[in-house]
Formats: sequence, structure tokens, C-alpha cells
Amino acid sequence: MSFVEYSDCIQDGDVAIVYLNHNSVMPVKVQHGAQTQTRYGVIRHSSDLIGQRYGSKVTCSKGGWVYVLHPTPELWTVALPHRTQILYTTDIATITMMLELKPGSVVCESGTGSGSLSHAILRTIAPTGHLHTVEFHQQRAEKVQEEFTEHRVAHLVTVRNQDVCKDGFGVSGVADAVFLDIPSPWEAVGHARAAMKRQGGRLCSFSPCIEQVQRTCQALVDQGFEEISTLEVLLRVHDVRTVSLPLPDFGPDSRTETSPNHAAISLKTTTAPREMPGHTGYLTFATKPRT
Ligand SMILES: C[S@@+](CC[C@H](N)C(=O)[O-])C[C@H]1O[C@@H](n2cnc3c(N)ncnc32)[C@H](O)[C@@H]1O
Repeated sequence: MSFVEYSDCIQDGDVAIVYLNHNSVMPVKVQHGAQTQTRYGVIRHSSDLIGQRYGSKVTCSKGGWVYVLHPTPELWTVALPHRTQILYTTDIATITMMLELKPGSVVCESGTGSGSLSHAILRTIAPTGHLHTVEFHQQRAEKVQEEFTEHRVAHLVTVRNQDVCKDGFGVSGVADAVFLDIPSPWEAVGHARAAMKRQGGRLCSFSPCIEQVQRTCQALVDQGFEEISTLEVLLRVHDVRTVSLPLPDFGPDSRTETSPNHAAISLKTTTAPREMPGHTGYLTFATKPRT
């Protein structure tokens, strides 16, 4: 098992994702002799997990069942232990596309936080890219390093425990893309520029408040970035429902003298929610031109 390579069967030492229902998934470190308690009863790792195929339905001791899934960055995002606010897949998908990430990309990120975005970046840039991620909170930096090792992606990432606004990313002239998710990104824009390749690259900054965006955009202009644009990604989930619509009434038919038609038809359609309490943050993108 690795977050960047698929395996068929569950092995001792893997991190598997136990799916209880759509709103409840949990990561499990698979170990010979260990047990995991769920609301459906106990899962015994040696007999229930090791050697089974990923995707199997496993019956727990109380008779209820769960699915055991191969980890992916998307499942990790909904299962990971939170140490901070995290980015979710709707924003992550847009960030990946707009930063033009691909296998082989070199990326700088700060702060690492709980590593939600980092895992998605690693899957995209594998097998030849590298992520330099900077986190100034020591325990968070250590915990995420431990997780990268358990998820077998540590060879693709360097974690630095330092203040990105004071000390930068620890590399210069190597990054194709930079991502910032810190309270004062404008203080890190100069370091971001220094970390990027001479031939240019893309930058993204995530901020919940528009005042942060304004200060970041000003810093981007001052540092010579171009194509600066800010967007917000809102997910609109449509409800499928059956509606009844009256057939159009064009008046009496003069030839047959029949009365107007008051019939209705019933059909399936979708409706968007009237309100979307979906604000996560603003994504500001910019391009560093070739120097
Ligand atoms: C909101 S979290 C990042 C979440 C992350 N994007 C994820 O998806 O899990 C912000 C992180 O930035 C770190 N941070 C804030 N200011 C920083 C700085 N100047 N240098 C390095 N890390 C910083 C915080 O300690 C925190 O862990």
C-alpha cells in the first residue's frame, strides 16, 4: 500500500480506510494481532484484514459490516485526524488544475497543517516530483512527517519546521508552483518568488477573508507577479425530485370545439439549493513571469 501506488491486498503495516457509511470513515493502521472497535463490533486485523482484497466487505463481531478501502488523498481528507482547519477536495481540485501540477512538478507549500492538501499534491507530482512543505508548529511538522512515512510517500516530500515569513521555503529557484495557506501570506510572497524557477511558475494563496486577499494581491503586484485573479469555489449539489407541471393551455380547439386542456405532466428534474453556506476561502492565483 502507498498513497501513490495501488495494491490489491491488505498487508501488515498498511493504512486502510474503514468505510462505515457515507458520513463515517476512519483510518486504521493494520497490525498483526491488533483489533479495531467500531459501532458494528470489533475488526480483528489478522483474520479480518490481512490478506483480504482492498474493497472487501468485512463482517464485524456484532454482525454489522464495513468496507475496507485502499487509501486515496480524497479519502484521507475526510478521514484524517484534524490538527488544524483543512482544505477539502472541491478547493483542492481547483488548486491542482490552476497551479498546473503534473507528474514531475516541484511544489513549495506552507503551512502544512494537517497535510490534507499535501497528500493530494504528492499523488499528482509522483513519481518524479517533489514537495517542499513548511510548518512552523513543531508537533504538527513531526506528526505529518510520521504520516508521510506511514503512507510511503516520504521520498517525495521534505518537511521543514520553520517560519515561512521569516525563513522562506529553504530552497531557491526550483519550484514550478507555490501554495500558501497561512494567516499573513503577503509576508511570504517574496520568499515564494525566490523559491520559484527563473522560467516562472504559478502561485496560489488561500485566505478566508477579503482583507487578506487585498494585501496579498498588493504584495503580488509589488513582486512583479502577473495574471492575478481571485476566485471562490462553491459546490452546488442539485436535488433530484419529481415535479408536476401543467400542460400549456392554448385555448379551445376551434375545429373540435373541445374545452381547454387542464392536464398536467409529472417529470423528474433537479433543483439547486436556494442558499449555499459554502464559503471556505478565496483562492488567489498569479503567474511569476520568466526573469
Ligand atoms: C489552516 S492550516 C493549513 C492546512 C492545510 N492546507 C491542510 O490542507 O491541511 C495553516 C497552518 O499554517 C501554519 N502556519 C501559520 N503561519 C505560518 C508561518 N508563518 N510559517 C509556517 N507555518 C505557518 C499553522 O501552524 C497551521 O498549521
